[in-house]
Amino acid sequence: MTGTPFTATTLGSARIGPKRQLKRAIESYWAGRTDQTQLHALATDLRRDGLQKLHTAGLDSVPVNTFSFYDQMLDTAVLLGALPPRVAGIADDLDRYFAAARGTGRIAPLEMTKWFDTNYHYLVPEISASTEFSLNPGKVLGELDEALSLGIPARPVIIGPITFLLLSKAVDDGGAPIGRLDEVIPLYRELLSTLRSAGAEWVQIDEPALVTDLHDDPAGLASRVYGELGSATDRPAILVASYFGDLRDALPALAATDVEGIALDLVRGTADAVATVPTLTSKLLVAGVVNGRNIWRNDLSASLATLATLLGSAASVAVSTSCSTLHVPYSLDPETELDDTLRSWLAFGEEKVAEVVTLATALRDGRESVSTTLDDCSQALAARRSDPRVHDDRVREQVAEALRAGIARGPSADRRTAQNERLNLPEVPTTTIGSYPQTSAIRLARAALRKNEIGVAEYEQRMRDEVASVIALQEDLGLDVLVHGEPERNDMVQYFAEQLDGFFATENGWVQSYGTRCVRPPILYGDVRRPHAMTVAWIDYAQSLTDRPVKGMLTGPVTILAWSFVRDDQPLADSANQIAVAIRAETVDLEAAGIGIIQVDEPALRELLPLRSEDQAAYLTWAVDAFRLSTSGVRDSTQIHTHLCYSEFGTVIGAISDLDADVTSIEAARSHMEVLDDLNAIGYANGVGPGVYDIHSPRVPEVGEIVASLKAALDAVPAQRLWINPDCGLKTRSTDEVEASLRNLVTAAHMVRSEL
Ligand SMILES: CN1c2c(nc(N)[nH]c2=O)NC[C@@H]1CNc1ccc(C(=O)N[C@@H](CCC(=O)N[C@@H](CCC(=O)N[C@@H](CCC(=O)O)C(=O)O)C(=O)O)C(=O)O)cc1
Ligand SMILES: N[C@@H](CCS)C(=O)O
Ligand SMILES: [Zn+2]
Repeated sequence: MTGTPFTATTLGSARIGPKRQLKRAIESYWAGRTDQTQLHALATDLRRDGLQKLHTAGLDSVPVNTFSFYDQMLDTAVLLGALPPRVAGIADDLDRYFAAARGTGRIAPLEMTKWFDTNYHYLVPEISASTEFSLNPGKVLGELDEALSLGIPARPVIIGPITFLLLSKAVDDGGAPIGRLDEVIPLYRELLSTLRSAGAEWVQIDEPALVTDLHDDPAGLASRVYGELGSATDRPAILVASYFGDLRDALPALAATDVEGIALDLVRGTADAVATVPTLTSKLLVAGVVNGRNIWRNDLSASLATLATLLGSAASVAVSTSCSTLHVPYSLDPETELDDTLRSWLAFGEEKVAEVVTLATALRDGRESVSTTLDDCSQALAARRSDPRVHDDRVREQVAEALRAGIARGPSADRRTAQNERLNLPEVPTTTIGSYPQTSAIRLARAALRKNEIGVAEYEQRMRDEVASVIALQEDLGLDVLVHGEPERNDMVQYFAEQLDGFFATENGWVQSYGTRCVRPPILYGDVRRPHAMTVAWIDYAQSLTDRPVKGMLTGPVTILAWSFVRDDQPLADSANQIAVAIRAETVDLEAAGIGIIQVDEPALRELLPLRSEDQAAYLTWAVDAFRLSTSGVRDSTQIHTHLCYSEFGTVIGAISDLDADVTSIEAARSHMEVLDDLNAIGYANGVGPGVYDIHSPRVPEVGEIVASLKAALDAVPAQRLWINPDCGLKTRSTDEVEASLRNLVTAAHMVRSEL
């Protein structure tokens, strides 16, 4: 079980397919257009192509079991026999898996939340007192076998017991899942032995939870788990992979066990501690010097300098990406609209693997062996530093001027009075979060525009027709505050980035966000300017169709930043302020157009929260200030809404209050309104719209359940402050589901209102 050291690898890779083939195949299967044989055939082809690319590129250890039909945490729940009992009655393995992921008409799905501080979302396994763990290694064994039969030096990747249990949630008084380590460690031992018998020389066990404060003694957990797993004799060599930060005390703890390798994220973390841990001299150190989270070209000379500091401190050093390349697009090749200069600053998944191989070659054969690549890289990085598109003094002046004007609005009580007079809304008003179904007609129209099959005028007319039909639907349903439905937006971040100077929007830079859903994060490369209004014409048109108020709909600066590939040459706070000034100008233009309510979405406020608690306060200060900078340019009588979703809000609850929005709509359906008690506890006194049903499931909520949610909400919040809305936008749902769900929502609102 010593394991021959390898030299070049990546911790994982994307799986949705370079052209999102897996997305389309899974969605076809869900729609009943194809069967499992066709789905499995496509998946097998994709996996084979991916493995062969990594191997041919020069990696001498290739991760496997990184494929997933939905999510790697759900896969681990299957591996450990920890699917919730409510799906147990579904006989077919794949359908049971998808039922846990998405729910069915009868069955609620697992909760979904952010994977650490990324825009990837995992399904949260549920662990109860009655969970009986059992090993189901079919998937990992199948993928290992597939790779070995292709002659690929395969390294199975599994999520480790610490991370799996810390990210799971207790249900039915099950107690903290991490208390179940003694039950799962034997299964991991059994798995290791099985993998060894199946031909694995190395296995990678991912433990990103060790770089966080999710537990107060990660080092203790690391010693216990890897002491036990390391002591097994019948096993492959173990690589414990950390990523997204520094291991701190967990590094010496792991190094003191018998595991053969440790992977370190040397982009988010540093190499400083390595030399201070003598037991590392017997280990393979997998040095994550190539950033798996961002798209900038690696500074190869700097990486070589870092690698050089490690050489004497470990038995051997392998070069790697800092984490899986799941978080970046596949390849720069399909980006035909990129100019050569900008292209020369970038590296996507394939280019990052090439960087790893270059660095490993330099370590093995000396710098001279790759000197042309190193020179080319230095020139590109120098060009980026001095490019006039990156720095714009006018932008810096605008930010300074806006900050001088101050970021506070008038007292909230005064604002409430002015807004009540202006808007004259009923008690517990009903609204939605912004988007209505992005139908295939909408997407196909946009695709046709891209291919020049229709002109801008025709496209805009089709989108106006869509706005008109969404307004008519909302009037028919009897909603109080309407939205235009966002048909013209390909994505709530990309849409803005496409119109702002300083961003580049990719054509094909897809990254999985959850399940089959993908996003194309724009690239923020320079100072940000708003050359023209971005939303006013659409909102103005929607408002012209109705007497009810239409909410202006913007994405906030923190979320635009969080869902973009950001600059690494200035603090995030500076970029946030530049975006905030652009959004502020848009709010002012919307107000001038007569719009009385403007929503500035910040669903990613929690996402950027640093993983270590000591760094969190500084982040929350600049994030809250950026939001306030973006929303404080309007009069007191203009009502500012914000919306948050996709996270546990506990640690940011104070910051949510500090945003000082007049109304906050917040995901609450799946957490049973607990968030309202949390808001009360910190004295939040503005309007709040706890989501009364979960939009992630195709399930239509019944009137009775919405009434029950509303009554629970009214126990926590007085009617004067309560709003009624779904828990997120409706873009992923079908028109039928939306109409039925909202009809029930409005009926429930009327029932509750009549009892006030
Ligand atoms: C709110 N969420 C978002 C996050 N991050 C973002 N950047 N944006 C978000 O909205 N993070 C947290 C959550 C994650 N949730 C979602 C929800 C839904 C999606 C989603 O639906 N993604 C779409 C792609 C959206 C898009 O860019 N659409 C484009 C291109 C559409 C397309 O594929 N066109 C086809 C042709 C038409 C067709 O066949 O239908 C083509 O080009 O081939 C557009 O509308 O123009 C998805 O399909 O995955 C993501 C995150
Ligand atoms: N306004 C957006 C927010 C999603 S988080 C929408 O409704 O889709
Ligand atoms: Zn949302």
